[in-house]
Amino acid sequence: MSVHIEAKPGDIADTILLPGDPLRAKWIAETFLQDSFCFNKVRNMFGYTGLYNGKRISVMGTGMGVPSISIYAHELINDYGVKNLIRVGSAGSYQEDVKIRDIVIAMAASSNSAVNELRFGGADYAPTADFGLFIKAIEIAKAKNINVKAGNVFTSDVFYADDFESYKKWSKFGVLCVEMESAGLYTVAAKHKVHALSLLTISDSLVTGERTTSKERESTFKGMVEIALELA
Ligand SMILES: O=P(O)(O)O[C@H]1O[C@H](CO)[C@@H](O)[C@H]1O
Ligand SMILES: O=c1cc[nH]c(=O)[nH]1
Repeated sequence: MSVHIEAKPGDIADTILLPGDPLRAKWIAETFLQDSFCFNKVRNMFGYTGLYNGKRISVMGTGMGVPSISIYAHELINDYGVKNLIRVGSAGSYQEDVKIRDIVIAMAASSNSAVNELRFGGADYAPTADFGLFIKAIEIAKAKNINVKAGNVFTSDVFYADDFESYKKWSKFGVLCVEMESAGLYTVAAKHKVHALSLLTISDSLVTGERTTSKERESTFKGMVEIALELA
C-alpha cells in the first residue's frame, strides 16, 4: 500500500497502461483483459491487472495534469516496481493534418508546466520518450496497419487557455497536439531509470473546433490501446 494506491505487493504488473480517465482504465480492463481484478479504488482512481494474450498487464487512471500523473508514476515505480509506463491519452490537435481520431506518439513533450520549471530552476529539460518503446510501438502499428504520427507534443498546465490563439505559437514550431501529462511522465520515468511512452488519440481540434464526446473519449479509442497492449 502506498499513499494513493491500495494495491498489495505483487498486484501490479511490470507494464502499466495509464489513461487520464479512470473510467477509460475500467473500459480497457473490461474490454481487453482476461481474469482482471481491481487493485485500486482510492480516490476512484481505478486500477486493474489482468492477462492480455497470456501476459500480465495493468491499467490505471492518472487523473489530469502533471502533478497528478507525477504522484501516481512515482508510487507505481518506487512502491510497486513498475518498469514500463505507457500513457494512453486524449489530445487536442494543433495542426490541420492531425485529424480527429488520429494517433500521435509523443517523441518529446514541450511544456509550460511549473513542475519542471521548479525542478530545474527555470532551465529547460527536454522530456523524451523511451527509445526502445518508441521503436517497438512504430513496428507494432505498422504490423497492425494502424496509421500513426510521431513528433513533439505540448504538455499544458492549462486546459482553458486565457488566450485561445496562443496555441499557434506551438503549431508554427511543428508541435502536433496538446495534452496535460506526458512531460511529467517522461521526467519521472527518466529520474527513476524506467521506460515511458505516450500514445495519444486526437479527441478534438483547436484548428477546426471539432470535438468528440466524453463517452467517446472514455471508451472508443481502440487503436492506441491495441498498440499499447502489444508493447507488453
Ligand atoms: O484523456 P486524458 O488521458 O485524461 O488526457 C487529456 O484529457 C484531459 C483533459 O480533458 C487531460 O488529462 C489531457 O491530457
Ligand atoms: O489537454 C487536452 C486534451 C484534449 N484536448 C485538448 O484540447 N486539451
